[in-house]
Amino acid sequence: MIEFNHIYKSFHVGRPNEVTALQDVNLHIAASEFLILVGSNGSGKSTLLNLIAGNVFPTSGEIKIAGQNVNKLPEYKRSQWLARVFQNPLQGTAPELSIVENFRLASLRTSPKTLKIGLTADFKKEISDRVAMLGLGLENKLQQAMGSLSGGQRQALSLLMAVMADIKILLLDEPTAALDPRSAEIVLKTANKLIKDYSITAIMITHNLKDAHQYGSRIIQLHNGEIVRDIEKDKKESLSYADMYEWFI
Ligand SMILES: Nc1ncnc2c1ncn2[C@@H]1O[C@H](COP(=O)(O)OP(=O)(O)OP(=O)(O)O)[C@@H](O)[C@H]1O
Repeated sequence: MIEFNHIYKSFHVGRPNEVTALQDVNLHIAASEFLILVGSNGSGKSTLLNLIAGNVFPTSGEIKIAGQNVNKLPEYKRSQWLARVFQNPLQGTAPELSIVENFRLASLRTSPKTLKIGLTADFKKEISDRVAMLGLGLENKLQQAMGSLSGGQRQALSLLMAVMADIKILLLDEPTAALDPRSAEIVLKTANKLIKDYSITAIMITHNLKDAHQYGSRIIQLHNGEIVRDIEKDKKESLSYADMYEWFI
């Protein structure tokens, strides 16, 4: 689904402050894989996600998505099949609009420009049914402003909006870093369920090793811009939390 072939990414090339964020990264991520990305600060995790999202381009090497070379494909074109959920629950939703209006905006984002999606009874019913499946009781608050919800509730809805827009790739950039433990758990359980139910290829950056241990089908550790560990499903299942902690010592 996603292929990195000999990817290098440097910033400020040729200047005294040149920095190499990724070097010779080779990575194949299969469709429906849920990849967890760990690594110390500055190891290149966000750069890897940014390269997939298309808001930075590789210095050299080739990135393919679904077999197509996307080296130069701009971010707005990728947003038809890719969504990203950020640390800050305020990012990516319109706080002054209601929950249902936010879902309408999200549907418009990936629909053909000519298609008008109104707030019809059918649309509201569909949103209500899907929101009910989150199990957070938010289906009774669809007219409430997004900004009045808790960070965890908003992140869970952001995830649902992303997957309902028929995306193929979901990028989770420390989605629970700003949340309390209970809300973080709700959001990750929601993400896990949606990724499975909608067969999405997902990549999540986390600094939380418990979450890295509990979620995902594969785990990769970056260090100084290189992949230093790549642990597939079977081995990941037998990995202990203590083993992972050792990686950072
Ligand atoms: N837009 C940019 N301009 C210049 N340097 C950058 C840019 N983006 C990233 N870098 C540099 O590339 C390196 C890798 O950064 P990156 O943000 O990918 O690391 P990270 O693993 O996500 O770190 P963190 O865990 O702190 O978020 C760092 O040295 C960083 O300063």
